[in-house]
Amino acid sequence: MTLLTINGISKRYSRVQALDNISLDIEAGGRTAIVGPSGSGKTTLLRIIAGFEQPDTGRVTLEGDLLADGQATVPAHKRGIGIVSQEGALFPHLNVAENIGFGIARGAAGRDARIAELLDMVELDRNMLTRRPHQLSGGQQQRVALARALGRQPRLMLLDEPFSALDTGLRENMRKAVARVLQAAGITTILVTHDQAEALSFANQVAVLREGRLVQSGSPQSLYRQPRDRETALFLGDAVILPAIVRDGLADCALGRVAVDGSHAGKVEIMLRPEQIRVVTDESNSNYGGRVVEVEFGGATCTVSVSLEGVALPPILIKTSSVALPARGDRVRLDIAGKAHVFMGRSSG
Ligand SMILES: Nc1ncnc2c1ncn2[C@@H]1O[C@H](COP(=O)(O)OP(=O)(O)OP(=O)(O)O)[C@@H](O)[C@H]1O
Repeated sequence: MTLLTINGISKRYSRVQALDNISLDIEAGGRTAIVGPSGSGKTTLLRIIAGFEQPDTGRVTLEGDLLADGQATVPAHKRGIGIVSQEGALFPHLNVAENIGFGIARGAAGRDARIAELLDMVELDRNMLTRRPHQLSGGQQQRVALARALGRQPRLMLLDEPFSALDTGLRENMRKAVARVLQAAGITTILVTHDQAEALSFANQVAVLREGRLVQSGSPQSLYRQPRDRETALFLGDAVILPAIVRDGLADCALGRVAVDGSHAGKVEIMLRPEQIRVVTDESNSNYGGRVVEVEFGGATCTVSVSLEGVALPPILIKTSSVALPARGDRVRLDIAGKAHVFMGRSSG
């Protein structure tokens, strides 16, 4: 069931077309990540959903209620939408209990118990209730902000880069904790982030914006494996992109003959994710061998650069485990797992 419908939303700021005819459905109970490079319109879209901005044209509806249609708009505080931003935006002069209880009427029955329950939900210790925001770590502040937003029992939760100020380890833990809390509460969530790994791991729907347009939306798996174009492929992760000639589901390219998805034929560009390519140190019987020109040790995952023999292409970068790493100068064979993806557009090579 669709909870939120974004239909034909456009927004212009003087000379900048921040959003250009965006349509997107958000399923009830799901987690959607809106990703895109800086300036692609993510925050503008989120602010329009929240009610802090008005679209020039288009409609936003939540559970069938019209929130905005370019003329009328429901004010932000009447939308039943929670928002947690990067700064957390806690009230510095209020303690944790007062911050969490901000949206719960004073004197309401069971108010203290509800505050304690919300604190438990975000997995914070009860002894934090009397602390002020400056006495909390960044991650703890974010949890309090989430608890405060949950306290209002929103129909939809918006997360605006809430993890970006946290460092890597904490960020991952927070992402998992927040996903757990929201899932347990059954709250539909939209996360805005410029971090593609965060989007892919957090969401069950990813929407990619570029220059105000929705380039593609779908499951993380489908976007990662079948990106619409080269830019989307590279935005979502590392990719090996090669010119190829495709016929009958097979591509002839610099790596030899590779199985491809779709039913395209002719001159195209194909894409492989680096983890689909396995470097095999085996000199026997290979027409498409290469030579290792660089090995970059990276702990669990290492990068091996292989220069293909007889092909005027830059070296191919392959992610591989640190076990049995080849050495620089080794002659290797490249084995492909799964199918290469064919971009729908014409080949530029
Ligand atoms: N209030 C405003 N006035 C004028 N231009 C604006 C305003 N808000 C946003 N823009 C412009 O609209 C475009 C989209 O901005 P937006 O903040 O939505 O992008 P974003 O994808 O969230 O970027 P970032 O990841 O850097 O936050 C940008 O070109 C931005 O400069």
